[in-house]
Amino acid sequence: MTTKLQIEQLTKKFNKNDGIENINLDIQDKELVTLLGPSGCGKTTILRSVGGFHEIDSGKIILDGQEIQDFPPEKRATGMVFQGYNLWPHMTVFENMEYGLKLRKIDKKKRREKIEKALELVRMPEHINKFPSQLSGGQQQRVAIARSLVLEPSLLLLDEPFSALDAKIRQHMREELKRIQDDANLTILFVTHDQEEAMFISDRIIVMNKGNIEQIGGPNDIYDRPNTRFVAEFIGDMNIFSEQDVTYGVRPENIRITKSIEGGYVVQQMMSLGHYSQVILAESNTQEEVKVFVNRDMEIDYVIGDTVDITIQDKINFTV
Ligand SMILES: Nc1ncnc2c1ncn2[C@@H]1O[C@H](COP(=O)(O)OP(=O)(O)OP(=O)(O)O)[C@@H](O)[C@H]1O
Repeated sequence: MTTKLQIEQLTKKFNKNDGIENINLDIQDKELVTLLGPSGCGKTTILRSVGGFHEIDSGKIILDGQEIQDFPPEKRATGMVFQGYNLWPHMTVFENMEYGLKLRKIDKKKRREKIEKALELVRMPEHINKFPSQLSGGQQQRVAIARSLVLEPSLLLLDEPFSALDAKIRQHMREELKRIQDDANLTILFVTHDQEEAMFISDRIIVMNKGNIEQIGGPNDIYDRPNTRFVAEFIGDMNIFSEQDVTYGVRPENIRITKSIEGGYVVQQMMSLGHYSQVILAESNTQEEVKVFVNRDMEIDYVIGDTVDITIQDKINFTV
């Protein structure tokens, strides 16, 4: 594997000390890496620093072996797609895509060839002469991606590209992005605050909190072995237990329940979630809530108010 992007000790502070500090990360060729974290944790700041839209305070950004931190955006081999699609409304799809190619002095015949190829890739060739207002949100986002791809960036930067789309189309676009990435051999740095989206599309996830990296790993690593309590609670559902000064986490699918008259927990709520059911229990003394996932056919065995015992099958210990 070759390293596509390396970030070393990147710091960018805004007033009041907001921003990012000493960020180190790398992205391998053809990898899709996601920056994931709550609003304000610094994801966009990293992305914009890589794209050249922020002057950084210190650190190195190395793309394809070359330090680019002092280059203006147009001199970097990066393509950026923003949250709003930012298509020019008075230009057709073709004209939107042609603009950057003209700036690069690509001749007319080649421009058309490249535009048609990029539109094929996003499955939009028949919309070439339409204006953005004649396209759906999902279609506009495909054009925005194609507009970026037509310039053949070495690294594609995507900042919450699907957040404005409704749930169904968003899911479809995630699948499409994986296909486009595969077909075009793209390396992608993707920003999202949606943990499900990150789990679905990423080769690796970088979990961020308050301007720092909490953990880097594959989706399953992060889910099964979160290093910190923050990561454990941010990714998926997690119950937190404390016993004699030790705090640990347990996923709802790793708790079994059995009916027991003397049981320490009371069934508070049951909800069917498709192929499984969610049961909310309350600890009899403390009233602390515990979330459990059970097979849907087990749900009929329980009614609200039943007392149960729990068996914990897999604990997650945190370092912090
Ligand atoms: N241009 C700016 N001027 C001042 N402060 C900024 C600027 N851009 C970002 N910040 C601050 O830096 C911090 C990190 O912002 P950033 O946009 O990187 O977060 P984010 O993780 O991308 O959040 P979101 O998911 O809401 O987009 C925030 O506290 C934000 O208010």
